[in-house]
Amino acid sequence: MAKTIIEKIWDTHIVVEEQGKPDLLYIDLHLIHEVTSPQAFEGLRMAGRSVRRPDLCFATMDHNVPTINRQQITDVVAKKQMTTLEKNCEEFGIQLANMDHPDQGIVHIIGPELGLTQPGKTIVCGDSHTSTHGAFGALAFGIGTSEVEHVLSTQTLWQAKPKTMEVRVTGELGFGVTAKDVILAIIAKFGIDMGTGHVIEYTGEAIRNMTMEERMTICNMSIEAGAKAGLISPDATTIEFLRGRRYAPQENFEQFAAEWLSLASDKEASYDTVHVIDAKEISPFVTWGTNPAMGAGIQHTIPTLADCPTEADKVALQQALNYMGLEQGQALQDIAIQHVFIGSCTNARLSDLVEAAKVVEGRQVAKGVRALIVPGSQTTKKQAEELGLDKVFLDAGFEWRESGCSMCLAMNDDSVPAGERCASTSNRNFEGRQGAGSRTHLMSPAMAAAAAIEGKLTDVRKYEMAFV
Ligand SMILES: CC(C)[C@H](C(=O)O)[C@@H](O)C(=O)O
Ligand code: SF4
Repeated sequence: MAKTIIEKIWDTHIVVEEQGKPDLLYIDLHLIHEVTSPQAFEGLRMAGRSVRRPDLCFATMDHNVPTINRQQITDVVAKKQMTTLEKNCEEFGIQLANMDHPDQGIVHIIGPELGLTQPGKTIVCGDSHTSTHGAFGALAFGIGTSEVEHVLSTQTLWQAKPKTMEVRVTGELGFGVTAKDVILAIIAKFGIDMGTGHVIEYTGEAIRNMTMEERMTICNMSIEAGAKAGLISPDATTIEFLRGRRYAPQENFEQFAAEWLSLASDKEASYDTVHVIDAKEISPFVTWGTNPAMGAGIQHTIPTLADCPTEADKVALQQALNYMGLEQGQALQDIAIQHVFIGSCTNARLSDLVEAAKVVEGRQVAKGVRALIVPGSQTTKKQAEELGLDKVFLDAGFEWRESGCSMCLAMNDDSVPAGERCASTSNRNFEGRQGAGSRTHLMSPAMAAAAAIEGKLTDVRKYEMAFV
């Protein structure tokens, strides 16, 4: 029977299967960070258990780490989480990229960068954006702390089989339109619960033409579409990205590559749900509200109460506008910003920084705007510096920081003050996400760079030269 990649990976990882009950799945890679692991390790210790496969675990510090003055951690909880992770990894024999390690970075950036993320793997992490790794054709999803403990001690996890969904992006992307715009447009069109109970497979010409970096941006936000996970069938782009990476197979690579390619969904495979979107209808996108579906193409205006089909929609719109300090019907390009954050596991890879730098080069950050570049990993930072990107950003008035989650969720000192507005390349615009009372507008790195230059939301397609 024809199968989707989701079914192929699921079926080959079942350890225990019983009619009407969740399946016990084998887990190939367990990624760990400092925030969601302390109680899990403590649980193991109290039960006198060990870690079953420390060699299939990899840990890093990302959420709490300072991006400037690395050694000065004032927050006691942050400091404790980091020292605890260090102690736990040492005690249980798990490889750790701590704050001073050259491999340190956001967990979802370093997995692919190091070649740990591979097609066909089941990958978990106590973090919702684990879906990022699905870009490689892996079944990757976030788990809770008690599940982290279960995986640590057994290398398996109980899981109910999800439904499958195809999200097909047909045609070619227009000028100035990026992967971030595509995923924001998908969520705006189909809603934040479109994916409930499903694993999404992204297909179609526009997805096939994307680089691995772009595919990661798409899969990263699957969780914002309510899905358990999101993935893309592997192809030649996937294989070439992995070739030569440190933890990718070195010997018999071609054999692995052939196996990986065979995981792609069968042509005749069917999905429980299918959504289609035409790339032509997508323009550079920004969010104006307090969830990732509250967004529109930059040329549009904020909806009005009269546009709302239901009473509940009216209430949600009014609440979002009150929090965001915006008016119904306001033009998106009239919204002034005070902060710019180019970073996060959605958009802090080298290609993201290159795209932003193309817009910024030779220009200046608008007066009164504070603009931060936070590379996703130390490796990305180093590569960017080799290309001279740090200089481009610093000359323009940006701050150039060390890697970490940073202002994506403001668990360190990088935050947006109450009532102020940030153009951000991250994935969540919830109330208080970037600091209490902060207001977030999600967009692509190029769009955030253009916002930094103009001090307001703007259409990056004006910066024509950036895309030649
Ligand atoms: C801290 C962690 C549990 C959280 C997540 O799971 O996503 C964080 O990474 C986020 O993006 O909100
Ligand atoms: S960068 Fe943001 S979304 Fe990604 S793992 Fe860190 S806090 Fe979560």
